Amino acid sequence: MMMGDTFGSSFANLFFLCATIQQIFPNDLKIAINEFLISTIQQLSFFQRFSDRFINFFSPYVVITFCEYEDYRYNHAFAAIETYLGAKATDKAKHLRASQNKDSKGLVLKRDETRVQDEYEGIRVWWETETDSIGFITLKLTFHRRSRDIVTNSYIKYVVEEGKSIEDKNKKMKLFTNNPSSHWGSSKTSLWRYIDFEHPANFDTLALEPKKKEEILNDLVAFSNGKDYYKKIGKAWKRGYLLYGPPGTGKSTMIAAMANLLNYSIYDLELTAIQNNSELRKLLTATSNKSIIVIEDIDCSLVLTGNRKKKESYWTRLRKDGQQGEEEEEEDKSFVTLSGLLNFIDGIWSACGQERIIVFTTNHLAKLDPALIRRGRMDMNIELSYCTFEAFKILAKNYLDLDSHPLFEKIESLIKETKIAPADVAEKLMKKNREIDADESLEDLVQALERRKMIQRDQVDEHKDKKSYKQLKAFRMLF
Ligand SMILES: Nc1ncnc2c1ncn2[C@@H]1O[C@H](COP(=O)(O)OP(=O)(O)OP(=O)(O)O)[C@@H](O)[C@H]1O
Ligand SMILES: [Mg+2]
Repeated sequence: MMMGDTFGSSFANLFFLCATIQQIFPNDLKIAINEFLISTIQQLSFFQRFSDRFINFFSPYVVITFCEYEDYRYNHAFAAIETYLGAKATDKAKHLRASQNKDSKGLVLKRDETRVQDEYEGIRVWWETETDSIGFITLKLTFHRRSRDIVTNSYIKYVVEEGKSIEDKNKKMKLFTNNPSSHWGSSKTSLWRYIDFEHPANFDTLALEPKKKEEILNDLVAFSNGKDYYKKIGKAWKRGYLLYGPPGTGKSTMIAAMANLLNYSIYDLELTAIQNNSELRKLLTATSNKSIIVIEDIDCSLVLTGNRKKKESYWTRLRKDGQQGEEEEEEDKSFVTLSGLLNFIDGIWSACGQERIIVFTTNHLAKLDPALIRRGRMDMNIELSYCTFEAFKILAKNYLDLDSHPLFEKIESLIKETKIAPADVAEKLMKKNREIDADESLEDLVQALERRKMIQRDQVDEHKDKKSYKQLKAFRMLF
């Protein structure tokens, strides 16, 4: 490489000399000198080619180049390698460049140096950045020829994958929702529209039995690290979760926590805005990897369940908050069928994209067709139920910063006997004005629990009365 540089500069000097000669010498002399110089250039270029081959033949080093553009197309491996090298060098580099583009979460630091040395499985490699006269960048990887197998078989793959995973971590998450299919025709409207997803929910603040929480967390982490495993067992890299339970028990909050944990974008699929199964497939093929596809209130969305009344989803409300003034067209019927949805999950689903999670939520598990929730489709059925004392303690810590309090004992016994959703508990614990202290919030909660306990006891009594009246009637009819 050094030889190349030296000859490059001597050529430039010779050409410069030719140009100067053109201006200062008489014609005959000009021709003679030029001929001499041209033959020198030819000899030098022959010598350079020969010497390059000679050096390459004897040099123990191999060079692989990665161009920014290959056949006029952007080379995505190049971007991943750049990111990897950037991250690699920023630890030690003294000169860094900081930038932020619209898709990255925060500032991205990149090295401002052209050479980086790297080590991998005991071998050493060198990366060099070269920029040509029109600004295209080439990355050159140099290594000893005895490391050829490691570099070509695993090092390059490792660098590209590491780079991509760093890119994914830096990427802003997005919340997508499907545009009504009647709008798809116009060139400006794409199938999905999105806003940046910035939800603070996480598994630490989620009020849930610690054991259950750990089980879900482990499952998600194993899934996201399971690329090789899924490949080995010959299964598409996807996972289905069914979240069921009464309103306000944290189903939507859990989806947000999942997205934040894995850094996945969310696709909130509104089945009522599409006409048929083929539109469903189109939507699926337009989703990206590393995403969570959510169908909320699945029992209200499918034609087979009979109830097609649209319930505005949590995500629609969230998106509306972030995108005011956007027109929303609601269609009150859907012709997506159960078999279409099953194909969406199993058929074409398996063949397009990977690392995807599908989540269904429902308030009424019993209303769902068993085919939809059988094992293999929905890999995990998660019940989110009324608030337990364990869950309350997490909420008390989140909202009031309390680990214990004299009222905790009373709350524990009341919570055992009462059905209250975590959303209602959270509402009581939330300080509406800064003056209200923790004691007042907890008192408020105790009163709410006592009221609820009484109402629920009355409802049980009424139910029992009705039951015994029916039994009495049946008894009278018999005799
Ligand atoms: N398990 C929980 N942990 C922490 N906060 C919760 C939990 N459940 C509910 N909340 C609080 O209550 C609010 C409403 O909860 P969320 O929207 O997740 O309920 P949901 O189960 O999706 O209800 P729905 O069935 O009506 O859609 C959340 O914004 C959150 O603040
Ligand atoms: Mg919800």
